[in-house]
Amino acid sequence: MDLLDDSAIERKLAGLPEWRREGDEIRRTITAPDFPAAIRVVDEVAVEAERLNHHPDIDIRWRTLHLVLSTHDAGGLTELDFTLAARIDEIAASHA
Ligand SMILES: C[C@H](O)[C@H](O)[C@H]1CNC2=NC(N)=NC(=O)C2=N1
Repeated sequence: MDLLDDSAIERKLAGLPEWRREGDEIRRTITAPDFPAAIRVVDEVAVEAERLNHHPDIDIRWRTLHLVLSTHDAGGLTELDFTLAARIDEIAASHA
């Protein structure tokens, strides 16, 4: 996977307003209606992560999830991070 340059990253982030960049990572927070719903979000994200062979760091705090994406293998942000970010947004929206 090729690393994206700053202008490509900015362009992609413009289409993903829930995500913000921090250096070599992008992050978003999801607040689900309750704890079981938050776990269902994690479960669906896990299925997608396996499908893409790309795995977010996930911090679970009651019904709030903090997700971080980066392509460690490539040492920064790649297309894969933004593909998974868009899927995570769809999953989050379906549990809102
Ligand atoms: C060997 C395996 O393909 C790699 O370790 C994959 C697995 N999932 C991954 N997930 C993420 N987020 N970054 C990676 O670099 C990565 N690498």
